[in-house]
Amino acid sequence: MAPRVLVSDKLSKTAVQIFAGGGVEVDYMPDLGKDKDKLLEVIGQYDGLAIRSATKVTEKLIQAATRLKVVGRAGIGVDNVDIPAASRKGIIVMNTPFGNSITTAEHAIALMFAVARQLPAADASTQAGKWEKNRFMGVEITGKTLGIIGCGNIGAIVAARGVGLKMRVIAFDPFLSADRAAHLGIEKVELHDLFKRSDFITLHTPMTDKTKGIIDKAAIARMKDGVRIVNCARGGLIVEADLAEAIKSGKVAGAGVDVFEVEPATDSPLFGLDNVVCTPHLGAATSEAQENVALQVAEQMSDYLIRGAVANAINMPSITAEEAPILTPFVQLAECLGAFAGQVTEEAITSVEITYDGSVAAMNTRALTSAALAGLIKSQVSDVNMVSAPIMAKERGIQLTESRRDRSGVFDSYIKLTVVTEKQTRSVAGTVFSDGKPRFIQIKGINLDAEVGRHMVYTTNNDAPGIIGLLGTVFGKAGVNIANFQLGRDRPGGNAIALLYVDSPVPEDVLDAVRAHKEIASAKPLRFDVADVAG
Ligand SMILES: NC(=O)C1=CN([C@@H]2O[C@H](COP(=O)(O)OP(=O)(O)OC[C@H]3O[C@@H](n4cnc5c(N)ncnc54)[C@H](O)[C@@H]3O)[C@@H](O)[C@H]2O)C=CC1
Ligand SMILES: O=C(O)CCC(=O)C(=O)O
Repeated sequence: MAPRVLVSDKLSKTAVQIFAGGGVEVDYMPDLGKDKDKLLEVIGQYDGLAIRSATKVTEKLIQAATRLKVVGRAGIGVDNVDIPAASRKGIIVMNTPFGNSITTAEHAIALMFAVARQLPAADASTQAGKWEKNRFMGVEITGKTLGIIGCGNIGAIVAARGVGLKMRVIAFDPFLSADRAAHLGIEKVELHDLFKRSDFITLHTPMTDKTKGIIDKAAIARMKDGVRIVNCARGGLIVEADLAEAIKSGKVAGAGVDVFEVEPATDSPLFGLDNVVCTPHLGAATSEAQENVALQVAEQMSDYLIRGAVANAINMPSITAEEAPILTPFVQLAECLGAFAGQVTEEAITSVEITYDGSVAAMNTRALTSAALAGLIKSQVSDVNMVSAPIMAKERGIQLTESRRDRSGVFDSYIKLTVVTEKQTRSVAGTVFSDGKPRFIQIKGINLDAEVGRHMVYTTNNDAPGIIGLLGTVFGKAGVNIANFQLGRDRPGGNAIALLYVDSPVPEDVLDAVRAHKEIASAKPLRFDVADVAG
């Protein structure tokens, strides 16, 4: 069955063509995002949801989205999506991080000019026939200091434009390296220095707990008199009432505001003030940017729904379309290793160590680790996948260590998972054979070579005669067919294990008959619901 995607905001029709051309069924309902109740009613029918900023992907919507696998934001900011709730439900959230960056940077520069020369007011006055040449005295931009708060994709484009306009560009961004600043031809500064020195300040950070209200009364007090401020990032970065006061007092000479604390903004303390230029969140509104983001989001979502490739996900490591087929057998192996450890572990897990050995060490191990954690947690919570597993492991206080060794031994690649509880440490290792199927190759340090089947039984016992006979007889009597039987031991007469792949689930009373034997320490039924396992 073809996956179904709902487009619930206004997106270029290019997106619809790409979905349809890629084998995805698509419903284009650009106004549905504004109708919360109707959206709640229909969301259960879709595997994907493509949005811009009008659709609010709340926890309530996510709970109703029983089939949803991916939310694609045609744009950058994902503050309209409850990412923790989506992650917990195993839903990937993707954005298109570059498609509208140039357009948004250009809008910031446009607002800077509009404020420097009071263009909208001058236009209105001229068209009203007033010819007020003396009223609209502007300022030059050349030689002025432009302070950029947040120098990521958009901030860096603004920086380059600022340098091109012969401005002195300074930037505050804790993640901006000195090398990158030098490469951009700008100066990296601290925030207080930026406030003190800038003639123009432009904001380009995401909205986070740290950036919310970064421009408030106290910040404005530290700025140069007559500073001009531009915000094309997110409304809540500026406390609008504080900015309005500072404009009225003349401390701030003007502001260009594209984004508001509450959107759509039908009222704001900034409205009607002299030299405040407002636009209705138009930063990304060019035909070029909208084509880019629509095309990109539709390609990314189709790639994920059809081929399992993950690009630009906020809550999941990327997997390219090329690496997906190579990675898939190892994803399944990692999930089987996790599932084995999860099913034989009865106490709370305190830590997990995953070692990648050989050529698998060069693969996308973040994705493999997520798969191993998903397998591990699935024995306790059925509704978990590679997206939700890392967050669930963290919530359970499980410490995670990942190591890679590019030398391999007997096997070209293998993965070893070690699970530590308060009582014991348990390890299981596996590889992928040339048939693409996962194999267990070591359990508790004991070597074996066991095909993974949907239904299995794992026993631990003393290495003594008669165990094969016991298992064969008890299972035979119960009508349980053994498809594969693997044994291993640490030394003759020492600790031994058996791993049996059986054609049907083994009833508890049959396992009790096995457990009753004096040489058997434990007998566990196992189930592996992974695509490529036998059975
Ligand atoms: N007005 C509009 O229509 C549009 C608005 N945007 C908004 O622009 C913002 C920036 O987008 P991009 O440049 O693509 O993001 P980005 O992730 O490439 O850059 C953001 C930068 O902010 C920095 N940053 C984070 N916390 C900071 C802090 N406390 N202080 C200073 N810097 C901090 C980061 O290190 C990063 O370099 C986003 O919030 C996005 O939602 C994006 C597109 C269109
Ligand atoms: O889709 C839009 O018009 C808004 C774009 C935006 O704010 C973003 O990409 O973060």
